[in-house]
Amino acid sequence: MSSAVCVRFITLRVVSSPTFYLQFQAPPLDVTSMISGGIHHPVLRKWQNNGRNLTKSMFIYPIFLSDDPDAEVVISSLPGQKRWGINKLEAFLGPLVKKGLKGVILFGVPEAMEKDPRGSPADDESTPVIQALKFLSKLFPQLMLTVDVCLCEYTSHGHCGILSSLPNPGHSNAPTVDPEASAQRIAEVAVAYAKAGAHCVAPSDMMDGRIKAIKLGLMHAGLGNRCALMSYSAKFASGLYGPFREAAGIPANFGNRKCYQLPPNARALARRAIVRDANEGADIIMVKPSLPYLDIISDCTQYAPNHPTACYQVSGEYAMIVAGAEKGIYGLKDMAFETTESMVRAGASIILTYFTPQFLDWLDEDQ
Ligand SMILES: NCc1[nH]cc(CCC(=O)O)c1CC(=O)O
Ligand SMILES: [Zn+2]
Ligand SMILES: [Zn+2]
Repeated sequence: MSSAVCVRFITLRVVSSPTFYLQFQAPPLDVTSMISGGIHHPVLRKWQNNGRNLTKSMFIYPIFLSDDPDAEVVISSLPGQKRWGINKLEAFLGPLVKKGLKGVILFGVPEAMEKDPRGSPADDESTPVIQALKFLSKLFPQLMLTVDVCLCEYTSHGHCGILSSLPNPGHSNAPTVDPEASAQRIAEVAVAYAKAGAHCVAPSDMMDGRIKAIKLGLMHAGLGNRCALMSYSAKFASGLYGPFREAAGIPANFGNRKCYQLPPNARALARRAIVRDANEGADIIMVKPSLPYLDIISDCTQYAPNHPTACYQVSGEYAMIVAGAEKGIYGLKDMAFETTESMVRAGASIILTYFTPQFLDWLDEDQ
């Protein structure tokens, strides 16, 4: 017996009240108050994840492809990321595939090709993503090839669709698009990518009706059962795409995208977009950006419960995390885990992130 208990015992004897004595002898312990017993060992901590661990196959790595076949160009706004030419892809991706890379998403960045209002370079036979799809599907047959489908890397005006010819008074900086012409054009581009070997097409344009147009296009081309459709369903007009726009060579003076991307506080509208795209034939629903939109990720599990939920940790989220780590605010690996685990907790089972190469190492280490 410790001396403290003895002292208390003696004191109680002196007071000599039987009820007081009993209270101390058998205090009303709340057993539910003690939870740290379940997390004192690293393995115990893993067991607290509700069966939802980060795994290598959850990660999709975004890759920027130049039309210069020998390019290996540093993207200054996106630390550690480069624009790659087709001749560099084998040396770049080979080691990652060996480490367990399961999926990439390709973005074309034509630098020499001539852009026009309908985004003609998007599905030109020589366009970098078509060239890369043909090459990569032979080189790494197990690697899941997703392609971002959008017109903004290919249009002269830098917008994601075909612009409306109708005037838009008072909204000169937020042009409207022609939804039907845009959906048709985007479907045409998506089918071209599927024909070139894409296992999944991921339209990021946010044009109304494009999911149905793409699904029908794939089916008419006989590719409906060979190409998945991942919809950027809840894509918000975010300040976090800045580094991407430099990476993808979007003209700086193109105005904003508020007339087709969702307003950040529009939760109900996001739910409508999720339900709509699920009903139009999407196979996977995506939320973008991720960290400020965890509630929307969670909504996907409720409003499209029969579809996997993906989320995109976008360029600005990545750059912010890297910058904070460089400032010593936190450790890079810790914050990469904390943010992506929050996405998994909210309901995501697929994560698009520029941290993918690091995760292939980190997931092999003791965390
Ligand atoms: N439609 C283009 C597109 N596809 C993916 C991203 C963002 C990716 C990132 O920021 O990492 C964007 C940017 C945008 O809409 O401005
Ligand atoms: Zn776009
Ligand atoms: Zn408007």
